[in-house]
Amino acid sequence: MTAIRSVGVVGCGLMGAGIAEVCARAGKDVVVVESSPAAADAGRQRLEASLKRAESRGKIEAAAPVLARIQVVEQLETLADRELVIEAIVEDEVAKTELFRRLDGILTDPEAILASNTSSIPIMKLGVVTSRPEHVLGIHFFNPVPVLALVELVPSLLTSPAVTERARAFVQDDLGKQAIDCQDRAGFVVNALLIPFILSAIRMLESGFATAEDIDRGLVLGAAHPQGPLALADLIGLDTTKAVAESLYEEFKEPLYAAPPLLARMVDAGLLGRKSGRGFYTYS
Ligand SMILES: CC(=O)CC(=O)SCCNC(=O)CCNC(=O)[C@H](O)C(C)(C)COP(=O)(O)OP(=O)(O)OC[C@H]1O[C@@H](n2cnc3c(N)ncnc32)[C@H](O)[C@@H]1OP(=O)(O)O
Repeated sequence: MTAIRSVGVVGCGLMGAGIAEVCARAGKDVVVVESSPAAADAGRQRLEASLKRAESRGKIEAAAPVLARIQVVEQLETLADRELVIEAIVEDEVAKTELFRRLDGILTDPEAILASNTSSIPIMKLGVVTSRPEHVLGIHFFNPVPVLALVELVPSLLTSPAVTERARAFVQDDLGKQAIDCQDRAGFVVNALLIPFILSAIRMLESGFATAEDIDRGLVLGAAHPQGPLALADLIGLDTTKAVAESLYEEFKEPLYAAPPLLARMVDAGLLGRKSGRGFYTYS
């Protein structure tokens, strides 16, 4: 099995930047693609801020050599020579299938792996729009990517077992993460459990049953969660939380996955959590 040295990441938002960072910290040569000059600049700043923080906390010796291994560009074609490309764009099936179709035409290495960091969109839907579904799988990281150890590995029915094993070696041996194996069902393991939990907390708040602070304090102090479900929704992003809930609802048609009106209205209002400065809490 050939080790993966060159990685492409599409999207440099919360997840894409985190994925690019952990790959570069593991010594990989990383190219990140963003859709506009403004988004590329924001992505570079995100990467710099995170790596400076890691440096100041003594997690890495120096940020500069890690940053030097990451190139942020705007042309998808720059990914042509990559051995692994990880997609981390918006959680939208149409956008992701269109991207996979384009990437399929761009990657030149017949053994290149095309991975998605989707939380909830079936991998099969992405695999079948390419000419190489056996090289397509889900590699799902958790936010904050540099901190959380888990990666969900999600082969579709058409993914070659050798490709899954190459991806496993990459995330475990190279990135130092721990992988769990998941079936190709919306939400995989973690979000199928976590999202209904967060939605229940939002319904509890919406019904006036308890305040946001008390709901979160309850779970932190009473169940030893690192943060409560509403603070966690703010961290994930309320738009992403809603998008994942919609994919789960679409797949299973279970009421527990239906996004509550409060979540929908907050997203309509642009209250997206930490990334927009306000969600269930306000951030300076
Ligand atoms: C929707 C999806 O598909 C997938 C998802 O991502 S679901 C979301 C999964 N994520 C979670 O469940 C997160 C749960 N929350 C946590 O783990 C913690 O609350 C947290 C790590 C976010 C913050 O932890 P905290 O103890 O409150 O804050 P803090 O003391 O600042 O951070 C703890 C450590 O994490 C690091 N850290 C926190 N946020 C970080 C970030 N964004 N980037 C890098 N490092 C970070 C800190 O540097 C610190 O490290 P040290 O202790 O080694 O110095």
